[in-house]
Amino acid sequence: MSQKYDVVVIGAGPGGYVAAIRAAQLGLKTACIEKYVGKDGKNALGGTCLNVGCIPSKALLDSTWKYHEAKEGYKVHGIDVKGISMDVPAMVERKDKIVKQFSGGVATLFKANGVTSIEGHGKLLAGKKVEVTAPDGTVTVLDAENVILASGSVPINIPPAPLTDDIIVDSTGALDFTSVPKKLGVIGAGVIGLELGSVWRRLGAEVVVFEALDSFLSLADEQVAKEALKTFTKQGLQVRLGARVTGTEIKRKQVTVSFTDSEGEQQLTFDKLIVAVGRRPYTENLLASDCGVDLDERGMVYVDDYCATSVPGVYAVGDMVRGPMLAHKSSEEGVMVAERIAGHKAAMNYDLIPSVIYTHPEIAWVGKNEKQLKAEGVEFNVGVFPFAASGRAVAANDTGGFVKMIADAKTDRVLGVHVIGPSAAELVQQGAIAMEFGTSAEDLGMMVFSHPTLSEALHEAALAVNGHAIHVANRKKR
Ligand SMILES: NC(=O)c1ccc[n+]([C@@H]2O[C@H](COP(=O)([O-])OP(=O)(O)OC[C@H]3O[C@@H](n4cnc5c(N)ncnc54)[C@H](O)[C@@H]3O)[C@@H](O)[C@H]2O)c1
Repeated sequence: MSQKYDVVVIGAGPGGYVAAIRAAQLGLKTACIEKYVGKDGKNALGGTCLNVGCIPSKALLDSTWKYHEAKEGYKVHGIDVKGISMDVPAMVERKDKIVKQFSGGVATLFKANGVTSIEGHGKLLAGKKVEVTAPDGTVTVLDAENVILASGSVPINIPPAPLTDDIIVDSTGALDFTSVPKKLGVIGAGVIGLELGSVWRRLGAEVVVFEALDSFLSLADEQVAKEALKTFTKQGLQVRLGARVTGTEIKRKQVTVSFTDSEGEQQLTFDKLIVAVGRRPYTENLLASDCGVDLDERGMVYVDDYCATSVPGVYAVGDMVRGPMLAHKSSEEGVMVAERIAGHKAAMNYDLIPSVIYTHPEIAWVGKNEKQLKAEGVEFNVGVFPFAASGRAVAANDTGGFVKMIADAKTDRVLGVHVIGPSAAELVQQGAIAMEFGTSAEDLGMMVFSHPTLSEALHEAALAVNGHAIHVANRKKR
């Protein structure tokens, strides 16, 4: 039996489910296929982000930050907390409840918007047909005017550290430890390694993070990365740069990691090891050999600026295509594609996708950093405002880090906002909104910001760009 749809979406992550909802809102007959089975054994919508990524990791980051604050941060406020302890299974159960709530929320949104939710594995066939294999093995073929591929990504496995049931795990396994490992190793000082390393460090684990590169957070602004490394080290995260993991051996419920760094070959032993060395597009059994969709040299689905693949009427969004692997990038691509299918001229501004690392302090940025601008030969001015000079941050006893704004030296147009510190993600979003409208640092400097707020740090950084900061000494013009 064949069913006909205007749009069939494969994958119900932040790219796919958002695309499906928008397509249905635009009056298109839409189906979304998802095969993921949650911890309760039932089909779960929301993809990696909702089920084993953004949302559960933030639940654990928030729980462990509260614990850490109660243990270390309350005294200064005069709050005396005794006998504090962490119930790890209760923390994990709370995380699971949140995941279930949000995954169920997507199902509700599908119903409300008239999206047909189909459980099973989707595969693109030639001629814009989509084969669906249901969990019981039944095969159906859907006819589609348009197909949106949104099957996401999976963690990369590396030969020196093959995953095991409970000792060497990936980012998914690291969300479900039932107790705090005494010694935790993490391979990869990227976003996942730092976020999950922080979770377990706050609960008392001794954490060593192995990073193959000699530089730390190479995608971030250098000044931010330097401050971050200093802060994380103070928090007890032992980040070993230039350390390449070459092997692992499991003995008596522990794993010994062999690695090479500037001091030669070394070994360290851990109770758990998290492998967080990146993700790769998930395209297994997704594309029939004659479907016509091309992959690029990195195994990503090849798309143009509008997420159109090499087959007219077939699109791909999110982690499986070029660009940063970020949920918000996927969602906006999903909206753009749905709009374009409906005949609108939607486009995406790939220059203003914010990045966030949800450690404490948070790290976030949007636009270009100093290194990128120097490489492009662009002359710029920089304004920096430290949270130590912010009344609101001092009141909250959260003064680490700074806001840094970079503006074009000739036009004063803001080219980048880089923040390490409290609410960095929210502050950077303010920068992104302003940049989207082509703001100058002077424009931002002339705006009225509420006092006392953390946002004033953004205001002062904007003023500092042109040497007009009030609450910090201004840099001399270069
Ligand atoms: N907050 C967020 O937005 C968020 C959170 C989690 C994940 N993500 C996204 O998910 C994707 C995957 O995250 P990730 O942290 O796994 O990848 P990543 O690419 O951010 O970092 C992986 C790190 O592992 C290092 N590495 C690779 N092989 C190694 C080896 N053998 N030994 C030591 N180090 C090694 C790399 O040099 C790199 O620094 C990223 O694109 C990330 O942006 C985003």
